[in-house]
Amino acid sequence: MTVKHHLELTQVGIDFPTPKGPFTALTDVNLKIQKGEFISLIGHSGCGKSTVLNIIAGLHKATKGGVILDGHEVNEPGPERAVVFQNHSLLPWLTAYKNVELAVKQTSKGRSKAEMRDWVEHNLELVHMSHAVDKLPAEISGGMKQRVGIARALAMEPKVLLMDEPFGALDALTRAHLQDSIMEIHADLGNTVVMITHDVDEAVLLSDRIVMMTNGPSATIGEILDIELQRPRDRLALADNPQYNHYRHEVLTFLYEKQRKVESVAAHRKKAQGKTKANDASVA
Ligand SMILES: Nc1ncnc2c1ncn2[C@@H]1O[C@H](COP(=O)(O)OP(=O)(O)OP(=O)(O)O)[C@@H](O)[C@H]1O
Repeated sequence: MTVKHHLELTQVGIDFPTPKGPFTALTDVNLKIQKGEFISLIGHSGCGKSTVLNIIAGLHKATKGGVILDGHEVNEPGPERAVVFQNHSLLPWLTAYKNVELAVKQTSKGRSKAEMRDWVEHNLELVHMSHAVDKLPAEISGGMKQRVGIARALAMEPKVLLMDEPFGALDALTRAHLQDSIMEIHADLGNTVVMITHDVDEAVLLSDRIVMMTNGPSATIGEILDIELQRPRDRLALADNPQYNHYRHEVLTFLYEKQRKVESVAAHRKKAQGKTKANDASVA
């Protein structure tokens, strides 16, 4: 029997048109994700993490290959794939409550007024924001705005939660609190999460698997690391856990040793090609 995957990226590639001609940002990205998995995408700046996420979200169309979610090809954005961006993207003229309600209204589930109120409040409660339902985005902190953004995404009951550096703009303490909230929510709801991060500790703490991307152009998946740490995970206890430190080391080695080597080999090759061309030219 063949295992049916929940979310599947097959041979995904994308060329962006640029004034100098097509730019191949991604090539041959293959990834099979099970329902309920927490996946982190990590890689150097500009390697193509957001592009992968945007293709899953349906915001970009792959030039090659494609994405299948529960047997259906992804061609456009849809409420079953909710996105949380680094900068909350709340509507500034709506309260926390109204921001979440607006997103729920876009999902075609018919809810009575009372059911809607319960559902919006429940999701704000999940992210510990019950005390600020009537506040406007300008009246709450960055971390609180991000919580509302997560509540808004969760309230849409997405099959997949896509998060693009959701805690990137937050201070370390707020970030730690939100990571804990995300772990609790993930344990409760069991939704599939694909999250981009630049933070190695965050990736190891939260993930079931860390997908490490090679540098672009033509970026692809370099390695995938399974994180077999028991849940629930406690950041303080993990600090002294040898397995945790081994995973951190693996990711750091990929990013700062293996990728550097690949880059320097590519640079040497380019230089050598340049010399050959120059020699050819002088012969000619
Ligand atoms: N619309 C576009 N047109 C042309 N090039 C693009 C476009 N979008 C992205 N790129 C290029 O594709 C590559 C991957 O970009 P992407 O934003 O996915 O990287 P990233 O890994 O998310 O970067 P960061 O970590 O800095 O956010 C980059 O070289 C970027 O310049």
